[in-house]
Amino acid sequence: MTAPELSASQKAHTLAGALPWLQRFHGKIVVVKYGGNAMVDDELKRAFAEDMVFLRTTGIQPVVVHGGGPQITAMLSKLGMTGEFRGGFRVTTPEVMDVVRMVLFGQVGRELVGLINSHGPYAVGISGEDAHLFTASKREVMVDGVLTDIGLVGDVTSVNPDAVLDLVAAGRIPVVSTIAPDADGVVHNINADTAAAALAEAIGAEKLVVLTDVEGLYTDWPDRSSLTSEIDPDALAALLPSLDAGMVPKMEACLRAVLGGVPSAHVIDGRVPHSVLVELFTGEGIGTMVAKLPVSDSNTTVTGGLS
Ligand SMILES: Nc1ncnc2c1ncn2[C@@H]1O[C@H](COP(=O)(O)OP(=O)(O)O)[C@@H](O)[C@H]1O
Ligand SMILES: CC(=O)N[C@@H](CCC(=O)OP(=O)(O)O)C(=O)O
Repeated sequence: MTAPELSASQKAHTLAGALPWLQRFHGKIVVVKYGGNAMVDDELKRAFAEDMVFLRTTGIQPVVVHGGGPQITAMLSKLGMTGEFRGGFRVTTPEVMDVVRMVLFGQVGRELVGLINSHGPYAVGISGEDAHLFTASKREVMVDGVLTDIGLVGDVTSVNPDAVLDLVAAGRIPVVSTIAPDADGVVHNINADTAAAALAEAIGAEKLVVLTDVEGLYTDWPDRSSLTSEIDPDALAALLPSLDAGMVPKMEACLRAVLGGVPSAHVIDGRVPHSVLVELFTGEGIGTMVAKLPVSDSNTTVTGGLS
C-alpha cells in the first residue's frame, strides 16, 4: 500500500511541526540500535540510512549500533553449522564466534556504512575491538532460573567513549559492530541491545532508540492488547523475569540505559519506514518508552527555548 500524496502545504506543515524537536535535540547524541530483524528489505535499509543522514544534517548526532542475529543464523546454516539461542543469547563456540565476527563487521556493518555513505562521507564502521571501544567479560545467562555457560558471550564492562566521540566530533556517523575483546584479548559476542545500552550510557546519549520487528513491548506477550506505550524502570525490572527470548536483552538494555542516566529509551517498530523520524520529530509517541516517569519526553511535552 502506498502512502497518499501530501500537498505542498501539508509537507511544509509537517516540516514546521518538527521545529521544536529539532531545537530540542540539536547537538545531542542519539544512539540508534538497528536490529537484524528490522532489516527486512533493501527499501527499509535505504530509508534507515537516509534517516541517519537526515539527523546528522539537522545537527543531531546519530550513533548506530547494529545487530544481525538472523544474518548470522543464515550464514551459519550456509556453512552447515547450527545456531542455538539460550535465554535470548546465542550459544557461541569459538567456531561460531568466527562467523559472528565476519557477518557483523564484514557484512551487515559494511552494508549499512555503504548505504549511509551513498549520501556523503559520513559513516565509519567500528567494532568493539577498535581503539578499546569495548572491553568485555564473559557472561552467563539465566535459562529456566539456572545460570548457564553459553560460551564466548560477553557483557560490556568498560567503554572508551572517545573511540566514538572523536568520530562524532569530526562529523562522522559511527556504525558500531558488537564484538569485543576481554581483558586477555579473547573476542566475545555481545548482544547488540546490550552493547547499545552500554554505549549510550558511556557517551551521554540523550536517547536510545531500538528498532525491532514488533510494535513495542507487550507486557503479556502475545496478548495484542498488552502493548505498553510507557513503563518506568521499577515496573520494567519487575517484568523482566517473565519476558521471553529476544525481548530479554532488549528490555534489559533499555533498563540499563535509563538507570545509567540516559533520559529515555524507546523500542519501536523498525518495519515502519522512517520510524526513527516519527519517534524523534512528531508528537505521536510510537512503540514503548522506558523512562523515569513522569518525564518531559520528546513525545509528550516540549517547551520553547530549549537548546
Ligand atoms: N513481551 C514481548 N513483547 C514484544 N515482543 C516479544 C515479547 N516477547 C517476545 N517477543 C519477540 O521478540 C522479538 C524481538 O526480538 P529479536 O527477534 O531479538 O529482535 P531484534 O533482531 O530486533 O533484536 C519480537 O519479534 C517478538 O516475536
Ligand atoms: C550474544 C548474542 O546473542 N549476540 C547476537 C549479536 C547480534 C545481535 O544482537 O543481533 P540482533 O540485534 O539482530 O538480535 C547474536 O549472535 O545473534
